[in-house]
Amino acid sequence: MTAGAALGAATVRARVPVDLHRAAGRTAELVTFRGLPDDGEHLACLVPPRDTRAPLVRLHSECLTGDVFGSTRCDCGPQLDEALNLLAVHGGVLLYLRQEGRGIGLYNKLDTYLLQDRGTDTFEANRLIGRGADERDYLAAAVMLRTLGLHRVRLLTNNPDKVRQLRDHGIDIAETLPTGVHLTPGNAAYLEAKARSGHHLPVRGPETEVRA
Ligand SMILES: Nc1nc2c(ncn2[C@@H]2O[C@H](COP(=O)(O)OP(=O)(O)OP(=O)(O)O)[C@@H](O)[C@H]2O)c(=O)[nH]1
Ligand SMILES: [Zn+2]
Repeated sequence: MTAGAALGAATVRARVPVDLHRAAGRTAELVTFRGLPDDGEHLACLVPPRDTRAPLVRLHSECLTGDVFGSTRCDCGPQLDEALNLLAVHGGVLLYLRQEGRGIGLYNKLDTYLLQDRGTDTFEANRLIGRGADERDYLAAAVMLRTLGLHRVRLLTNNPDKVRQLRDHGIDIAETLPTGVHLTPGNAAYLEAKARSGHHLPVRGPETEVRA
């Protein structure tokens, strides 16, 4: 059995050109899929130029509070901007994964904020409401990449679990590029908890260097 068969198959449902203000006004292709393993409405955002060798790829997990409302409790909003800015320069793909709250959903995440305000860290707060510390899996992401014909990528992340899981699903990670550290007074505890949980948090940033 090939890795592709083991992963299951999906197909491209539509490719929709959209001008993205947050990617320096570049026209990106938003790609929707049929047959993803978890039936989620995950989205691929393809920004030109197309690198056929090992494109820059960012797996971004949905964070409504950070991505849309600009909450400074986490670093998701600045990370999304950082990724889109890099893609505007170098081209590549952002997968917008509907994994709100590391997979526990928006309402549950907001409940954990109340626990965090009393001193519990972000991962422990998930456990206190009976959920996993991080419930995300990246099978759908791997299937999306393969469906787009992307088998070898340069991955923008500080999260070793993303690298490990994509490799396990047959994606060749040619290089891992760190995301910047987007420290604010409001997210210091959040970043410290990520570092304790195994994220590689580089001391450089906020801009990441990407070789052409
Ligand atoms: N449960 C929970 N989820 C959170 C919290 N803050 C942000 N998130 C979610 O965390 C996810 C982003 O994950 P992070 O751990 O910040 O970063 P990452 O994507 O694993 O790692 P990088 O690739 O290095 O950015 C998004 O789905 C957010 O909704 C929180 O306090 N509790
Ligand atoms: Zn966030």
